[in-house]
Amino acid sequence: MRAAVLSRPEELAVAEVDCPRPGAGEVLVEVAACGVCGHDQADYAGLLSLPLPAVLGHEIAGTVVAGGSRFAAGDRVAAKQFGTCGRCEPCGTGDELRCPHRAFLYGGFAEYAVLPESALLPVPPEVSLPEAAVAACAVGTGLQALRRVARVKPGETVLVTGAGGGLGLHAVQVAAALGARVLALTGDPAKTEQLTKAGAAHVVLTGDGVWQDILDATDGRGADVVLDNTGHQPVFRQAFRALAHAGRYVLTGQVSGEPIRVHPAFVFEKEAVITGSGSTLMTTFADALALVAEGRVRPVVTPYPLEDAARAFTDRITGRAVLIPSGGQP
Ligand SMILES: NC(=O)c1ccc[n+]([C@@H]2O[C@H](COP(=O)([O-])OP(=O)(O)OC[C@H]3O[C@@H](n4cnc5c(N)ncnc54)[C@H](O)[C@@H]3O)[C@@H](O)[C@H]2O)c1
Ligand SMILES: [Zn+2]
Ligand SMILES: [Zn+2]
Repeated sequence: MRAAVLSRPEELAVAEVDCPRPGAGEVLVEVAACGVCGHDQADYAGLLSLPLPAVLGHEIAGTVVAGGSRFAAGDRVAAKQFGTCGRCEPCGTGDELRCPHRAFLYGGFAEYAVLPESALLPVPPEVSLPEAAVAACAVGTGLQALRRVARVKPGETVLVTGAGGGLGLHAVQVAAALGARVLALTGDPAKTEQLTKAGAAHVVLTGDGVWQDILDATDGRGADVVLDNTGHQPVFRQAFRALAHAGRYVLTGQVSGEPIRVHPAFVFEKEAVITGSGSTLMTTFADALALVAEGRVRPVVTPYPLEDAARAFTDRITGRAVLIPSGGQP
């Protein structure tokens, strides 16, 4: 089969490789679409010490070809970012982020992928496979961060950073669907229209006066919740300053791979909660797919054939790039 193989950091090319074979609890899926995530970009840049060569890609949707006890050949399925054992206490109580056997998915940048059934959900007929591919990670990460971790209430103000990216643009839609008033922070003025269409009441452009712009847009109160998809110091400094008293600051991103710093006095004087949210529970994934099926979240995906995988990493698109291994349009 054909796969986009990362042989060295920033060296990605299509090659013929052996088609993987499913083991117990796994299925072989013909990949229809695979999202190119910020996590893949960190691997692409060599920031996460992934052993190479490797086939990246965990935002996978496609059609089951073989194997499996829960899914049959021909089923349309989408995956969340990791498989689990299904037998431990956390798995049994729907808190499978704590499963000790949790294993992150790879292999989506290929014509076929072996996927654990524990990571899969059936795709509703009204959802296309490229949309389903991004439901768990690009949509679900924001849903889980805002609903489970930040516990956003209708009417609260949510500031989304990295708002034009794959996580950000979908988090803007999710926050709006949860009834929040959404402020979107982006470095690119060209993304303003799409962010407004996604539900942002106010688009704030990156710069020195960001915190003041946010205070101005919130009658001086600041944002009740910041969803920081960048985890990048200059963004953090501005967005944290614009956090409301006793606000919740949720970190989901790490675009530069560098630590962030904060003066403790700023945290305690503000009574701020700084927290994080990683990955997606199956229950969140199901709700994210339902939001897409109901048209309350509309995935913004740009298709690339497998041959153009490297370009999907370097183009600065709004929303999510998805690789289409068959080369066709979704
Ligand atoms: N918490 C999780 O479960 C989870 C899930 C997926 C991705 N991530 C992480 O979240 C981050 C964003 O992922 P994504 O898929 O949205 O990536 P993306 O590339 O689609 O979007 C990143 C956004 O951040 C902006 N950005 C990049 N570098 C920046 C910088 N130095 N300063 C300000 N803005 C910058 C980009 O312009 C873009 O809008 C990545 O670090 C990724 O590893 C976390
Ligand atoms: Zn992802
Ligand atoms: Zn488990």
